[in-house]
Amino acid sequence: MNGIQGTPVLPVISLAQLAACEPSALAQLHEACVHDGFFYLVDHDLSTALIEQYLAAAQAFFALPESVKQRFGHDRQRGYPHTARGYVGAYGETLHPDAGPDNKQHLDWGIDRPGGAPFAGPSVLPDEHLAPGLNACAYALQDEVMEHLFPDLRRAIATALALPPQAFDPHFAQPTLIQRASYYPAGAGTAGKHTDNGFLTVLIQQALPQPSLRVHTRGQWRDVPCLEGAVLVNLGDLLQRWTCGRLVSTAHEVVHYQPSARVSLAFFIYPDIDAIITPIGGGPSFSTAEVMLENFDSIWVRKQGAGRARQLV
Ligand SMILES: O=C(O)CCC(=O)C(=O)O
Ligand SMILES: [Fe+2]
Repeated sequence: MNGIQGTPVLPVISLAQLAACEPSALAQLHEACVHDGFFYLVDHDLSTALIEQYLAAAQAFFALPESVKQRFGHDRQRGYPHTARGYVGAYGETLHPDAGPDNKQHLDWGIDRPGGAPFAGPSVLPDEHLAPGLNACAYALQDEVMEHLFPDLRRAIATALALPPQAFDPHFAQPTLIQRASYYPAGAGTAGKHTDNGFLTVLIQQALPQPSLRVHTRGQWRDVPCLEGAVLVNLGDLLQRWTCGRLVSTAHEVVHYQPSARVSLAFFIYPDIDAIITPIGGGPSFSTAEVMLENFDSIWVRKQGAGRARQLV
């Protein structure tokens, strides 16, 4: 569970302390965002029972026959881009081109909104009969992350940067979300090295005896075990760009050789789809839509991997 001499491999930061503006927690967050780009978050108030139910419901979905799961594949989605929602089978996604297609499956939700904007759905997902409890858990945890955890964390990041707490808020009136359950088969699961592309990611790993997630921080690859009661947070390329590189998005990968399958739950959070962002510190403005469409084009059309995959050593 821990690194050398019991020291966690990544910083462990309390969201309750951040929300209370405790200077030591804010200093820890600043250090983690500048140097690690990846940290454990505790005291986050997410429901443990809900997480367990969501993991179990996702496992049951992935155990369905492939032909059933393919009914929710990209070619069945009606939103734009159609790759933003639904099921992808083994070897369907390539997060790093040199590593080849990933041996994992995934199912993506989002925040569906009318109007036809990019990444706004609608989602074609398995119903209650096929996947009992799955959507109810997914959307209930989505609410907890998007209504509570993320706003508190976003304001803490602004505060840690010596900005007003609400500095990022105008661009998060209607945040954009890719919400993913991933399934890695026993003994052979992979996700190629990449960076996440958004503002930040909240990642929940199924508790297993050995780590499968590896993160490149402070010059070396580290195994990242589950820490009881903690979720992981990693910063994305969009936030790195927003802060002119002051905060770092961090490379990571999954190498899953354990004897049982592994499920993880991720929330890839982006600003409003129409946000035009001016980097703090200067430089040309950019939009959420252009960042996301470029990343999806790289993954699904050009097959060049996710985030800054091509630049990683
Ligand atoms: O499954 C995991 O632990 C991480 C997956 C990941 O990095 C991703 O899907 O972006
Ligand atoms: Fe990732």
